[in-house]
Amino acid sequence: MNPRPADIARWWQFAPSGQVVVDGKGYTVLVNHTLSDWLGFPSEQLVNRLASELFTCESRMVYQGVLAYRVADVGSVSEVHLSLNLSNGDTLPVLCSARRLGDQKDPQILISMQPIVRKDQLERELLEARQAAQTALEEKEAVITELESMRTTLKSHNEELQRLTMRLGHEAKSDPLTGLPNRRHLDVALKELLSRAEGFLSEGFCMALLDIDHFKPVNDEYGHAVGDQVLQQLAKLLSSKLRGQDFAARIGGEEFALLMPKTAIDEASNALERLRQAIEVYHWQPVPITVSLGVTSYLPEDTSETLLARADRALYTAKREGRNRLVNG
Ligand SMILES: Nc1nc2c(ncn2[C@@H]2O[C@H](COP(=O)(O)OP(=O)(O)OP(=O)(O)O)[C@@H](O)[C@H]2O)c(=O)[nH]1
Repeated sequence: MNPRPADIARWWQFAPSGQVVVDGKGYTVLVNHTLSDWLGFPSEQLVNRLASELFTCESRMVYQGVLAYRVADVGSVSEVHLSLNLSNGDTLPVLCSARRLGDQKDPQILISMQPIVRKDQLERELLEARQAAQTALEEKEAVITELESMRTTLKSHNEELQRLTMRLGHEAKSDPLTGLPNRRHLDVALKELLSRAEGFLSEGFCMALLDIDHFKPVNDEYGHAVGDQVLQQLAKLLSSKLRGQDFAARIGGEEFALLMPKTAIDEASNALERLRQAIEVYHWQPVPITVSLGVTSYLPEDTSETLLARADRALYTAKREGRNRLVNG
């Protein structure tokens, strides 16, 4: 059954899109109910009016320049974005498609429009989501930068801590005046040598004690600072004259201990005698000094105490016999 024209006209009135027919001079001829409902004006008030006036000022330029122009030129146009002026002062964005009706002499235009509130809203939401993502990204970058700087600070604190630990370790083991190993360090080195001598390796070694002769008068006559310089200079001489494997420590005021690993007593005695002579002929300022030495070699069953006691007795003998000499004990 063919629909009756009256039905078609009614359906057109309530079509799910706003519809308006415009004549060749741009005046409205028909406005459907859907559109008049959106606009908030009765249909009668909307006919015989310039169609462009249905739209906002900004949209009128687009209406003339794009929609009307394209329809006149090519007969149709799709998806032109315009905004309607509503009776309550609001605006309603619409997407318009238009087509020329009738012939060239008496052209009419059918404009069909769909509200795009939802699209605008989605675009707004998309924009907000983009801004939120951008902010989150910036915050994340700020956190990463902050973490980076904390990591750098932590690294430099760690390095400082390592330096301090090393310094403390070194200070705990060395004599502050001469920089030589101190008594505590000597004890550790001596224990190590004893365990090697007692163990599978059976490595013999020698130990000597060295003491400056008549050091008290040096201090008394030239002052403590000069005495200190003599001690420092003697420490340098010991370090430069001894072999790389030997170990020199300052264990008391003007007393030094020497460890000579893997060394027999004759070899040690020769090296220590050369050292004594080097000290004797050194150009000391402001006063010459000499040293006395007592040396001993490791014997099975020796402990740190027995070794030290033997070397000390030999040193005492060297002092008693006139100083500036080496005695084997
Ligand atoms: N300048 C200085 N003097 C020190 C230091 N430690 C100890 N002395 C001095 O070393 C001197 C040791 O004197 P004594 O023990 O009497 O021995 P000596 O005069 O060397 O005599 P002999 O050892 O018997 O040859 C004392 O005057 C101490 O004050 C120090 O670190 N610096």
